[in-house]
Amino acid sequence: MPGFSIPTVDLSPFFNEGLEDDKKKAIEIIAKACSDYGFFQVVNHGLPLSLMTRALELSKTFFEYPIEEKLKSSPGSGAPLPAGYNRQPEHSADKNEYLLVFPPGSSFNVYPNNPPQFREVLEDIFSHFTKTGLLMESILNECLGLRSNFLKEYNNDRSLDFMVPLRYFPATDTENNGITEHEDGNCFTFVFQDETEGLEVRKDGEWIPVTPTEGTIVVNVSDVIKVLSNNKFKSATHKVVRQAGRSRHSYAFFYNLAGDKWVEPLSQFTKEIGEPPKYRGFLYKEYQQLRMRNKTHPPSNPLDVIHITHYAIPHLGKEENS
Ligand SMILES: O=C(O)CCC(=O)C(=O)O
Ligand SMILES: [Fe+2]
Repeated sequence: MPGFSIPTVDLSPFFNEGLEDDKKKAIEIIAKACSDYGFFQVVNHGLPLSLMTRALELSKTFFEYPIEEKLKSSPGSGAPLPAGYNRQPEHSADKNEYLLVFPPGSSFNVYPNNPPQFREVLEDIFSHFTKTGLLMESILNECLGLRSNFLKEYNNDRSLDFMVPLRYFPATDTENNGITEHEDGNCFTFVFQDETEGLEVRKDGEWIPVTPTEGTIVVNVSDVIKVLSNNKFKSATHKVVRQAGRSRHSYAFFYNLAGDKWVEPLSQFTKEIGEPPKYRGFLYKEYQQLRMRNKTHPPSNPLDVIHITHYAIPHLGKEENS
């Protein structure tokens, strides 16, 4: 789409002392990207390239194993999301398989035994994602002009963050849907991808491809931040399109929120500036459960799929929550 491209921001000023002007510039670009797109990319983000490359190599090896081997790490019960190896059911429009992991040490995790180094690399990359997540949270806190550490104190439980290495199957002659268009329900998401194109983000009704660049992480603002900011920041609609003749591999890391947290537009974006709230408050757990239900019991009418608009307050018939 001419004129549109997802901005890329260098995070190195945040890892070095004294580069206040560079930090300020980066924060301005991120704030603008969050209100224009809800999507941007980052480089010098703290994840070593060698670790990202290794993680992709190992997940490719894992997903190439026969299904019996992969099913050895199929999910146990009891976790809020099914940790372990999962393949989308045959009837699903989404054509991918994935391995869901919670933080290292979580009792929900079911790690594969093979390839042998996979678990260690998954734990290592998870810890790096968490550190970069904490940094990103503080950057978004500043972009929103919130009191220092507000988001960190509000979202102070990292135990339900989760990560998924994914494999999308090659497209067939008749269909190429990898993940149906959606918004993420969490706070924000990090994605890195192999060289196979597929991720697309919607901006003003157009689909913009997020072209893979080695070492780059895509950052996607999600529904919780959108609601807290009363729509100042977007939670962009995105999807994955499959390519013919090749699988696509990616890693997605979901910086989450504890289920008992109350989510509602903050007074800074409502009362204090004379704006009505665009959402009623809700318990995050309830929203997560409704989203899970979309997957386990897909409604026959796509219009009945629950999105964040479920909590939207209509104002004088003006729909501002698209
Ligand atoms: O694999 C990707 O590039 C994106 C994955 C995604 O959007 C998701 O899992 O929510
Ligand atoms: Fe997503």
